[in-house]
Amino acid sequence: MAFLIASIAIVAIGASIVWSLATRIRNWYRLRHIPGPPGAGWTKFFLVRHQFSGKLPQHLRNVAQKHGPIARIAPNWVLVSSPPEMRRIWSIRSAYRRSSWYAGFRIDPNRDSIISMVGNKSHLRLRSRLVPAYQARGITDQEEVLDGQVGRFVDFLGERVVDKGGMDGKGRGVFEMGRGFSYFTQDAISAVAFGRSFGYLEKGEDWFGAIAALEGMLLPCSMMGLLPGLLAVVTSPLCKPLMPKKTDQGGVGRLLGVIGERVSERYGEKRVRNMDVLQVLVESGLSREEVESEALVHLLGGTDTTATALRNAVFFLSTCPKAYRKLQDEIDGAVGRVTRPVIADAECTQLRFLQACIQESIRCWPPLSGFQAKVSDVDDVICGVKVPAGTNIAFGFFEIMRDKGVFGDNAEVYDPMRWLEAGPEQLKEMEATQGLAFAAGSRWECLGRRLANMEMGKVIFELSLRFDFVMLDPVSPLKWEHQGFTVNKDMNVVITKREPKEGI
Ligand code: HEM
Repeated sequence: MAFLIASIAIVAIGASIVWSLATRIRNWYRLRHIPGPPGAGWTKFFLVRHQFSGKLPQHLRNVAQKHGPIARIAPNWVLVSSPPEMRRIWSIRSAYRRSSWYAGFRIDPNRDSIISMVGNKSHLRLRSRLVPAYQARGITDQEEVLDGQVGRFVDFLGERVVDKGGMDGKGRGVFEMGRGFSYFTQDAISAVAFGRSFGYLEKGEDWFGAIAALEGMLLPCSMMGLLPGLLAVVTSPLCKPLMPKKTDQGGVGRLLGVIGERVSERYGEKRVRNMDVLQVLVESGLSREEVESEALVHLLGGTDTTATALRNAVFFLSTCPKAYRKLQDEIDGAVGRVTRPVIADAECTQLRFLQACIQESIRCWPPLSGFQAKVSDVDDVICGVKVPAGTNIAFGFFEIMRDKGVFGDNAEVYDPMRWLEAGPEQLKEMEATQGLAFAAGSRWECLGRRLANMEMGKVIFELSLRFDFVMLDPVSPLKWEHQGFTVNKDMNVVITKREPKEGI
């Protein structure tokens, strides 16, 4: 009997080794004509190692520069860094859909949300339910709510400026702006979405511990997207007791608890009825569980993305005195004509240089720039190379956003002027390519783009009007870590009040 069991075990192990080898050889063979880093045809080691390091964009740029616009980065993965090809693959009529990489973003293991839904039809069905909430249909005072948070942020930074004559020796005047922008974006989204802000700016701290905890989850999520085996383990009943729960005292648990409470208020006999995003979701026909999931997506999708865009806008401006002066001139020139105490969105969109600064910093560093992998069920030809059905197509964000053919010979440089100087044809190309940072023109286009632009315009205007920002440590101005989203840390900034110009 023992002999029989041992024989079966040996045959089973042998068969699985043969099967695994055969699969590897088959996967290598399918894409053998596409060049890439050594070993990438056989294992995911290259991807996993660099994802783990948090510095993946640098490594993917190296790959694109060495191997060209299509490169193999793992057995079933290619990186595409050609703007026209990526626009075609992402276009609304393309046959591509999201790949299983998106499963890593299943916030609730029991159900998909808009950011993890893979099938094109099911995604479209859910998306059409969510559009009214993101377009703020029926919400009249969304901009007013946002203005309240912008005003609070200005006051918050006003308390942290360095007095004339230098720092006071107690650290006053130096502020970690990375955190500051997280507090602002979390407060802004919670106010707009749930009718009440979380109050981070008021307390001056991450008092849920949720921001740090959510940032800590980015690495496991991005790893699960790459390693389906890990995803299966984490989402198995075995790991269920380890998943954050609403009753937990840790950061994510408390955040889930607060969202759960806010959603509960909208149901039952004594229901609260606010005119906010949550209410539109509640009335959209989604189940209560779906409302809870989508409320969380709204919060997550809308905070570190916009915070990173804002951090980078301030950072890039601080590196480019010409742009900094030009922006402040435009802003100073607008005072007297624009709404006070917070500029109106419609007025912001008229300030061309302000808009150019925002576009340029998002181009130079797209805040959400993971693989965003797509697959097709039919073979395709990309950059003249045959790519078999089922191959993961990863987005070469950082190379595409620096494409000289689209953005000009100085594409490596932060230069907002390019958006004002380009001719109509080039501008069209630039906007279509840079728009991919929001998945513009695709079926997955960012639902929060309108709100994000509103936040960025208002914040950059109001901050640049009142303050000057200087990086405390020019040698190491900030730290960044990239796990699909970029998180900037240790962005220590010296904030000074600007001398008011005559007539302002
Ligand atoms: C600068 C800020 C932002 C950037 C760069 C950005 C970027 C993106 C990108 C690239 C996608 C496509 C993801 C994919 O399918 O692979 C996306 C989707 C999405 N974004 Fe944003 N986003 C920003 C702000 C926001 C805000 C403020 C919200 C919420 C209020 C938001 C909500 C969403 C949602 C719900 C989706 C999923 C859309 C769908 O699958 O149909 N985003 N965003």
